[in-house]
Amino acid sequence: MDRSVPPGEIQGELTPPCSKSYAQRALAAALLAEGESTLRNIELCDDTRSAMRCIEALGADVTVVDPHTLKIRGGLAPRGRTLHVGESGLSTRLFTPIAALAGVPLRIEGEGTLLRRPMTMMIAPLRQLGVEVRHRDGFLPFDVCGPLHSATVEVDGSVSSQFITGLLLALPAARGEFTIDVRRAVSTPYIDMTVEAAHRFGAEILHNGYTQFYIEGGQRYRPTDYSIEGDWSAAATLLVAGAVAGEVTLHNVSILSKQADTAVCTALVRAGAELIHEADRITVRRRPLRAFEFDATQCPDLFPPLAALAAACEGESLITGTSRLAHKESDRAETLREEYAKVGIEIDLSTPDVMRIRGGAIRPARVFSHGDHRIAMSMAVSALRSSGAITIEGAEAVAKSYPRFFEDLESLRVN
Ligand SMILES: O=C(O)C1=C[C@@H](OP(=O)(O)O)[C@@H](O)[C@H](O)C1
Ligand SMILES: C=C(OP(=O)(O)O)C(=O)O
Repeated sequence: MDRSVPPGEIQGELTPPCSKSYAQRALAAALLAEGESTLRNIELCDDTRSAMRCIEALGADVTVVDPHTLKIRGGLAPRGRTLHVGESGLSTRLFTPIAALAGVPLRIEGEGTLLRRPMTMMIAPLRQLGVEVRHRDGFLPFDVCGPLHSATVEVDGSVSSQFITGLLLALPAARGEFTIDVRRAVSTPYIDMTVEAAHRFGAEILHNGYTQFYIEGGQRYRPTDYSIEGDWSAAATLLVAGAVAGEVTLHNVSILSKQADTAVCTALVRAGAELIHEADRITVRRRPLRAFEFDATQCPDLFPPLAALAAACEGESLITGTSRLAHKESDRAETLREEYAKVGIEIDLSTPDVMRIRGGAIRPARVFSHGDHRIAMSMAVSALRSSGAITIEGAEAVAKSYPRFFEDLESLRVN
């Protein structure tokens, strides 16, 4: 689907959708908790729908109470032999170890961009835990058959934190004692989110600076009444839109959240935007923007919105951590370079791990999302600053995390 976004000013207030990262963790924990949990402030996107399908396939009963509330009766008792994880990297790496808890053969199947994303990091640790694993050269589909046995496992954390999240949520419900030695943990705030979500459902995880985790098995997840936080990744995009094209106030996002993408506030302040934080709302106002430097290694989902911010700044911004981008929905550093070139913004990737973006005039063009929601949203924000409309091909990709994104952005338009 094409979506044409004209330039213009924005001003207004919005509530971003719930964090899909927390929603997927909460769905998994509610599956593992025997009894009825309530999830509030949930708003479905493709990735949370995938997680919901997975927990139903694994035995949970999900009742939609109203559009923002789910009741979940937990209990692991697989109903079929296949989990469909859609395009969600997190659902894949989260529900594979949980599937292995069940002790029956289960297949994990995905689609679209996910079929090109590496899953190799799961193979050796799962085998060390006694799981039978079959796979297609390290890519989906995966066939697993548990159960999980006591072990000390080594995990390569350098590509993604998501499989660590999967182990951390699965192992408290397994029998035995577990130590996970992690080499080169990345995206560590996402690990904090996992530990926090598990704790809310009554499971405890100990760790020592993300290098060694200790988990006692046989813990009982407790049914919980859990309200899902607003999403800082969506908030980051909307705040950048406000900083480059007017003013935006967001509700239900707390700066005290453990979400990785709260770090967007640092980048906005460095770029010269005005940021006002009051209780659970935050306002950003456009000011003259200057080039900024920022390390996004631990918050890789900020690259696309920060590219839109840098394109609107005077001078050359420098964002480090591009090595984290190769295995997202697209090779995001390369995709940003290719698509921003079409609108007249040069992105230089010649220095390893660094993205240099020279701000300047943005011109109308036809660009492509590469099936990547964050690329589509980044280009839409830059369109606000363009001298004419930018047409985004593959704009439907936003449904992965933020289905109402374009409607929300349009609702802020003042001219
Ligand atoms: O655990 C999570 O919810 C996520 C972790 C991050 O992935 P990596 O750990 O692969 O960087 C992030 O990019 C992704 O959007 C969501
Ligand atoms: C990378 C992302 O998600 P996932 O890895 O869960 O597919 C994302 O939402 O940007």
